[in-house]
Amino acid sequence: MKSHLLDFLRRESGQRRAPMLVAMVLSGLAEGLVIVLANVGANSASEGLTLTRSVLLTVYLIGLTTWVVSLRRALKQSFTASEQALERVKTRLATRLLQADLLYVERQAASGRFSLLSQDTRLVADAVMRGLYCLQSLALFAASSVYMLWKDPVAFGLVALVFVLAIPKLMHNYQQATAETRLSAEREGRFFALFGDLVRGFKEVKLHRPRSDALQAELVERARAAHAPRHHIHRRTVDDLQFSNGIFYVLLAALVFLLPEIWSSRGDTVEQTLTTVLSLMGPLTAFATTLPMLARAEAAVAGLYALEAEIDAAAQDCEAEDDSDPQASDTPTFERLALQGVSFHYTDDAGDVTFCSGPHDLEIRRGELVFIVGGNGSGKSTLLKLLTGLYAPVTGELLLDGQIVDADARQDWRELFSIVFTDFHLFERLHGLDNVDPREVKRWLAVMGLAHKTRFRNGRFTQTSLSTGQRKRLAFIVAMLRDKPVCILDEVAADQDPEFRRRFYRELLPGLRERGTTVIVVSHDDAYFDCADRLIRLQDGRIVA
Ligand SMILES: Nc1ncnc2c1ncn2[C@@H]1O[C@H](COP(=O)(O)OP(=O)(O)OP(=O)(O)O)[C@@H](O)[C@H]1O
Repeated sequence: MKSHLLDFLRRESGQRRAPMLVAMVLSGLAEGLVIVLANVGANSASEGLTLTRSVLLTVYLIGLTTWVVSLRRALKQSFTASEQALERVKTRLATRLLQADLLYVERQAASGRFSLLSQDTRLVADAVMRGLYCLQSLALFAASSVYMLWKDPVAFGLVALVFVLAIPKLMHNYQQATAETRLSAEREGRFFALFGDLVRGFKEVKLHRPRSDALQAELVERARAAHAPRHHIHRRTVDDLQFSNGIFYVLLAALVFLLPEIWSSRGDTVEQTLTTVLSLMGPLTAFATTLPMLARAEAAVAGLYALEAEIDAAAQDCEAEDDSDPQASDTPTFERLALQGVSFHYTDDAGDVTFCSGPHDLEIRRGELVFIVGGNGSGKSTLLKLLTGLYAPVTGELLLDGQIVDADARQDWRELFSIVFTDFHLFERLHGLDNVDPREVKRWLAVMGLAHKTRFRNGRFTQTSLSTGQRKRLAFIVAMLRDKPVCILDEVAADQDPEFRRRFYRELLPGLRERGTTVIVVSHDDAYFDCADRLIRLQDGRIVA
């Protein structure tokens, strides 16, 4: 049976696995030795042992010390190893995600799958620790069994037989629990996606009772679907516990009541057998109670690796782009940017095309102020994602001063642009702008009418909980601070008051053009179309003028 959890430890924690496992097994064996020695000590008089009690006590203390030291070592190592392993996986996921293509990230963000990451990683960290305890329990179980084999081979044979018969059932249940946990986790992702919708759309939901009721019904349904497999898992866990406890006590009854009846000479050994068999009970219960958690962690690791494989696949297409030298792209320049026969399409889950953008033939000259206009859904934002190299064209080429931009030069191409999307995101810090001049930020805050609303301190804005229009102005400032040759503004004026809108079109945009920035603006404000050097009109994904 393939264990994703063991695979995970082997792959991610490298060298540390062997000493950790040895220490854990040693601690189990040492604990077994301690229990056996206590038994031997208790019965030494009746058994007429030649070993003195002081020798027994010495070995007992050595066993006890070994147990404490090795357990402590194993737990410390396991903690470090699992944290290191998770840190590696998280780092890898984040790094690869940064290389993945935008379309993949847009789809995953909508599915709510990323929200399970934190839950899954915590589960794995806890399970590694519990799994090692399980291993220790097995070692303790083995030590007690060896003692039993020595003292009472008949009892040992009976115990072994029962376990050989019981283990396939427990392992079968374990595999079922792993599969059901994965199913439950996937459904939980759907629940959290809708829950996220509820939080983001809370205002709308709160206003409208039928909508709130319908949403609640769907949330309840998704929660029920996510928890249905868990009910099975818990029922099976209870069954397993009762089964393992049940067979244990049936075994005990057989050893204490039945066998001495059938085999009269066994009457003398009953007491010792009872003590030894009872010492098996602790590790057995620990094992049975840990199995469900291990099953959940197995499923979590499988989920993490599946997500990583997907991100990897999404990043592979963009791999060549990362060969570009980040230093070389500090001050990119150009005279003409062009799209030649560039097209792109969105598909649905069945792979059917839902919207086609292009083919586009378009040229932007340095220093131009260009407006992209067109109705809702005509493909303006999609064109911008193609123009900025965020979507890879299905056909056609990007041209920089007449030269084709290969995949390995696409990151350099992207460095040409700073952009404010309609669905912009304001990050906590100005990442990558460590040397920004605070006076420049202050000047922009004043220009944008935000000086009394927020300040720039220690690389971040002191207040970002602003009105929609103000947040957009802040996003505009961040784009300006990036100081790129091309500035793209997607409906930035849409949420602004008339006075600011006038300043935006009549003063800010011409000001940018005067300082040499190429400006591309998506706009529905036809009253200001005269500000543009050129209009690009889109309809149904095609440039029509
Ligand atoms: N990530 C996406 N996945 C699938 N389809 C998309 C995606 N983004 C946009 N679309 C679809 O592509 C079409 C063009 O969308 P786009 O956002 O480019 O239009 P737009 O002209 O910018 O619209 P608006 O003026 O409303 O912002 C729409 O039909 C939209 O449903």
